Amino acid sequence: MNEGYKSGFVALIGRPNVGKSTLMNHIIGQKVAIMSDKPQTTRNQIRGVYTDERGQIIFLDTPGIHKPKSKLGEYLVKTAQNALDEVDLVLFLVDASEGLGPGDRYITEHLKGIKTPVFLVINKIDQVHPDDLLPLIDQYRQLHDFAEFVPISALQGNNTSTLVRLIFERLPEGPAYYPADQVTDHPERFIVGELIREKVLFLTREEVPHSVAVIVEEMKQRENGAVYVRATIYTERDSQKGILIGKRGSMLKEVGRLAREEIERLFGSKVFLDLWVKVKKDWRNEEFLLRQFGYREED
Ligand SMILES: Nc1nc2c(ncn2[C@@H]2O[C@H](COP(=O)(O)OP(=O)(O)OP(=O)(O)O)[C@@H](O)[C@H]2O)c(=O)[nH]1
Repeated sequence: MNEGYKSGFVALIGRPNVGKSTLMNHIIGQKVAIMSDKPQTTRNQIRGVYTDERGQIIFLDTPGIHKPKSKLGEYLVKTAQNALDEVDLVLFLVDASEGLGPGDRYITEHLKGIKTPVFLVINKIDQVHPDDLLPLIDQYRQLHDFAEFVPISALQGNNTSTLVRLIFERLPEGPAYYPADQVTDHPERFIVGELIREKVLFLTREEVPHSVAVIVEEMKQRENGAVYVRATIYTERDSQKGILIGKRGSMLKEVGRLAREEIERLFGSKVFLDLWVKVKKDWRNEEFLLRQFGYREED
């Protein structure tokens, strides 16, 4: 470990539409904020990984902090709350143009029990008059003992580098959890893998579990400018492999089509996607794969 190198996990919370994805895209500079409409994507909470010479910040999504409508919802909120206690820092993103509403109040109630420092990140400051900012901060101050107040515009990039600096100040010394080349020189591999995984989850619904993993084995640009991507989807069971391939390969074809379209948008060039499905029993127990997938030991 380098002397002074910082690393840690930062949870990103906030009501829908406050600009979480925009902020991620701005900090990391890639389309990394991958959505899944499935609330239980707990294993895959990573929104993005930012690495520079100061260290590594792993941004996590905390789905489920919203008013629960069911028992399952309650459980998810509880899980989300526990998750907040396990990270190094929480960023609570709010929308300056909307002011303090019931949604934000609800979220701050869930911050009460946690010991993790929380930054109040006030986004969309490009939409409000500077004079309105201090009164707004004062309102939020009544609700929680925030560690910092950071006004930003994720869209225009105002003050986002200050935010990153403040985050590093709070992170402990630690190693790079993810290979630096995965997120700096070749961030695309990680993102492309996540895009494919997203399509698998989307199309197979409940039939293929979230434990499915995707490894991008090869990615290169051909002379005509098109990008060739070869990726393997690992499942845990033969039955899941069958579902993923589908009748005469129809499911895999559809996964490939949707993923390819998205990757083409990401790269702005034509993409050839070569998809394979393999069964890797208990891949979660195999250290070699874990390292490839970039998980920490305790996961
Ligand atoms: N004016 C302005 N608009 C912003 C800013 N940040 C985000 N937006 C806009 O707000 C809308 C929502 O942004 P997203 O980044 O998708 O919000 P989100 O929090 O990721 O939304 P969910 O993923 O649905 O929770 C988009 O139209 C953005 O362009 C900002 O700093 N200023």
